[in-house]
Amino acid sequence: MTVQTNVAERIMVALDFAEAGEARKLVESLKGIPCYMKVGMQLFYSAGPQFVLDLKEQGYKVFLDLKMHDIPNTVKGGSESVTRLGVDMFNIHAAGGKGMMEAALEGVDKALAGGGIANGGVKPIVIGVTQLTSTSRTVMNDEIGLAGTVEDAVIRYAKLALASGLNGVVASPLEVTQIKAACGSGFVTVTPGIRPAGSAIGDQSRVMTPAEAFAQGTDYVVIGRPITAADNPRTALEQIIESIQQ
Ligand SMILES: O=C(O)c1cc(=O)[nH]c(=O)n1[C@@H]1O[C@H](COP(=O)(O)O)[C@@H](O)[C@H]1O
Repeated sequence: MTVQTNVAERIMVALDFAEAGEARKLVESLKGIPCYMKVGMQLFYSAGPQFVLDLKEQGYKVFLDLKMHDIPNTVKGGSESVTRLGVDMFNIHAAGGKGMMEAALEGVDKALAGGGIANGGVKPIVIGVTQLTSTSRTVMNDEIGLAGTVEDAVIRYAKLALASGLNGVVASPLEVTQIKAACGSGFVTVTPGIRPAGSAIGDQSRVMTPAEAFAQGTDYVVIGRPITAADNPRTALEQIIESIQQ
């Protein structure tokens, strides 16, 4: 099939694997499709920075999803380290507050000023995690102890991320319209919780199909198991791209 580059580049494949070998096999099976690769904590904690450097070497854009959440000084240091790896995007929890988010950006600037960035000094897109897409209103209200609707909490976090100087947020596609209205169309939305029609929802709670998510105006969709756990991941990704193009 002909893959429209602009669609593929906005699909982030979540490489949630236990070790580098399995992840490499998946990357190999998708060769030639210019999708974004997302490395999360499972793979990063086992395969380490080298896996990220290898993906960059192969020409992929990389979203390093480590969801940092710590005291400002520690997040500043973490952000400096991941920026040095040359990642194109990384994320931190908006719940860490304005001081923590601002410190992350200071870490980025420090790394860029210091030079020696693995992919030539590209400034990474820094994204705030709002409410995880696995979080339902009941969990948010009764377990986490935040009152109100999930949408309200997401918008509050998005506004705080914007005020802190971040480039965008991770949220469910159900909240994209409101985020863009509150923070502007240029404020980047990255949306996991994507399930092609008929696929298992698993531990996600707030979901949409890939085509529906793009119809909301999202910038990027994050898709893991519907691709990585498919019998044929390449066919699964191609079908997703086709469903969006239609
Ligand atoms: O930051 C993320 O990428 C993220 C945030 C969020 O709220 N929900 C969420 O599912 N994710 C990630 O998106 C991916 C979704 O994977 P699947 O549920 O397998 O499609 C996983 O790697 C999650 O860690």
